[in-house]
Amino acid sequence: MSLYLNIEAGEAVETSIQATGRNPDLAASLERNLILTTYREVLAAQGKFAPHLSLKVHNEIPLGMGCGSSAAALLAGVHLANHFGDLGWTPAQVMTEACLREGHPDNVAACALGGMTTSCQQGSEILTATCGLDLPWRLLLALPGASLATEKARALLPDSYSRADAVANIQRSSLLVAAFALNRPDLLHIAMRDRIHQPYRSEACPLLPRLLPLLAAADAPAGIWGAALSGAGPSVLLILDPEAPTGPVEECVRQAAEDSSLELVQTTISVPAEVTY
Ligand SMILES: Nc1ncnc2c1ncn2[C@@H]1O[C@H](COP(=O)(O)OP(=O)(O)OP(=O)(O)O)[C@@H](O)[C@H]1O
Ligand SMILES: N[C@@H](CCO)C(=O)O
Repeated sequence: MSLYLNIEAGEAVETSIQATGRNPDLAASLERNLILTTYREVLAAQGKFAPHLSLKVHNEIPLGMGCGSSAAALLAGVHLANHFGDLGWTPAQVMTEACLREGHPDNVAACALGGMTTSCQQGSEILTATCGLDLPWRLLLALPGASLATEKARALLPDSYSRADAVANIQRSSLLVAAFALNRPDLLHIAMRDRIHQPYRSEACPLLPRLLPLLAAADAPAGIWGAALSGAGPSVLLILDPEAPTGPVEECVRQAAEDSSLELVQTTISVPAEVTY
């Protein structure tokens, strides 16, 4: 998604953070801030000195909503270490370090590469491919009032699945990649059906059972191509036809959500973020 964590950094006499955008309180603790702890930990592991930094941070990524905010913060911390510690790592090495720290590549790869990114981890190697760059599809993110920690969302999943569920999801996830790679939004309503995580996470993500039925509702406004949990939830991501008017869709989502603290964020499929040293 085209929601970014923007950081300007320079060496300084004292460490400081000036934060704007979402959750500026993240700047309150210089000891526990994930960007800074990552920066320091990476350099310590390499036996390097970590200069004090002055950071200007502008965050557009909702926290604890399944939008990958921690991946962006980890990637930023590793980039800072790479630059200010003169590590000489390639962008791929920076991304791999951030993926290993996050424990999976799902969000770090998307954040580092942009577009619709597929990724997997094989031992300590991260394999990625990006497709669906430059698709003009519109995204609408429905954010509930309460956040959900990824660990909790993961604990809701069963240990094993039936063969039928596994087969159905493998087919649909392959179809999903084809939909993005070939610009085939007509495939999305089938490709985004899930039997592996959404049924189990619904209880902790109340927007999902309210918004998924819009896909099949006869009276829903035109232009809703697909809907799914964003990451591990609790927010829901809708993929919309850019030609259809957004007003009626937003109104219908608000009514279906029955959540007075609902926030709707319009966005698009991202292009790679710029990192300049
Ligand atoms: N810009 C930031 N600066 C400092 N710390 C951050 C920043 N963004 C995220 N974090 C840290 O990451 C935590 C959120 O991580 P968590 O994995 O729970 O949610 P998420 O990454 O937003 O969602 P998901 O991984 O499901 O997409 C925050 O509580 C905070 O500690
Ligand atoms: N894809 C991961 C979430 C990534 O934060 C999951 O569903 O658990």
